[in-house]
Amino acid sequence: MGTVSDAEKKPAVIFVLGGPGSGKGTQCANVVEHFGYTHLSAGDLLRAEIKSGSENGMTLNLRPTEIYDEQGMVYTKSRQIRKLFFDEIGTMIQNMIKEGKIVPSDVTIKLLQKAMQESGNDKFLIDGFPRNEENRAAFEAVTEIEPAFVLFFNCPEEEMERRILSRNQGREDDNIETIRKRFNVFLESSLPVVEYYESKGKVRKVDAAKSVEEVFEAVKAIFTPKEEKVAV
Ligand SMILES: Nc1ncnc2c1ncn2[C@@H]1O[C@H](COP(=O)(O)OP(=O)(O)O)[C@@H](O)[C@H]1O
Ligand SMILES: Nc1ccn([C@@H]2O[C@H](COP(=O)(O)OP(=O)(O)O)[C@@H](O)[C@H]2O)c(=O)n1
Ligand SMILES: [Mg+2]
Repeated sequence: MGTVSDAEKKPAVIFVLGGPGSGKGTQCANVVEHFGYTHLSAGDLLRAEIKSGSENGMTLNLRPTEIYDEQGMVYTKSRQIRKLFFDEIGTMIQNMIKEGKIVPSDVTIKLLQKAMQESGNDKFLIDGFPRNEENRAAFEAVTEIEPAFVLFFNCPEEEMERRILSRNQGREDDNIETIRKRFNVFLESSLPVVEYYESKGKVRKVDAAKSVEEVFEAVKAIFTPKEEKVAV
């Protein structure tokens, strides 16, 4: 009695935040290789959802009873999705990404939960999420998971812009017009989330303007358990 079974144990979650182009995805790949985490990029999951939506209808299961009741999209002031047809969700995600806007957390959290369940792992790097207060509060309310810490990549805007413009991944939002919008969203909506976790002492900040190798040295130090750092 009173013990928590493995099935009930909450997974370990690290939020990986930083401006667009700060190197979140690059460093997450390194952490996966060295520390056995599963990397979940909210942006990648949303982009995959756009693709699957256009191929076989929507794979998300958003409140099906409401979806079949009425037609079209209805947003409340809090921007939660109330009613949306399956194939409209992909289009909505696509439009929002093109504008650099944050997709309502209903969608993103469902994608994250599904990916967590399917991974079979119990430790996750959640990259690019939470990107605003709505993301943060909804994730906490829905999953009851508190991040172990927040890994924050601090990088000057000019450097992030240079990196995005030479990223060459064919992303529709990697153009100068959308980049400017994303920077604004980052400053106005995402940095306050970092400040929230800073006030709880949970932010591990890394200078992300250095080379990939140098940044990973700093990241490694954060992930290496303290006892292993002591010379023997
Ligand atoms: N430390 C670094 N120095 C130079 N270029 C980098 C560095 N880290 C990542 N990059 C490159 O910058 C671009 C953006 O990196 P990415 O990991 O996709 O960032 P994010 O996920 O934060 O947008 C990629 O082309 C990547 O190869
Ligand atoms: N939590 C999130 C993460 C990304 N996104 C959307 O996906 C876009 C790309 O996110 P990303 O994390 O792949 O971008 P980068 O920071 O890696 O450049 C964002 O600009 C948002 O439009 C979102 O709506 N909500
Ligand atoms: Mg990324």
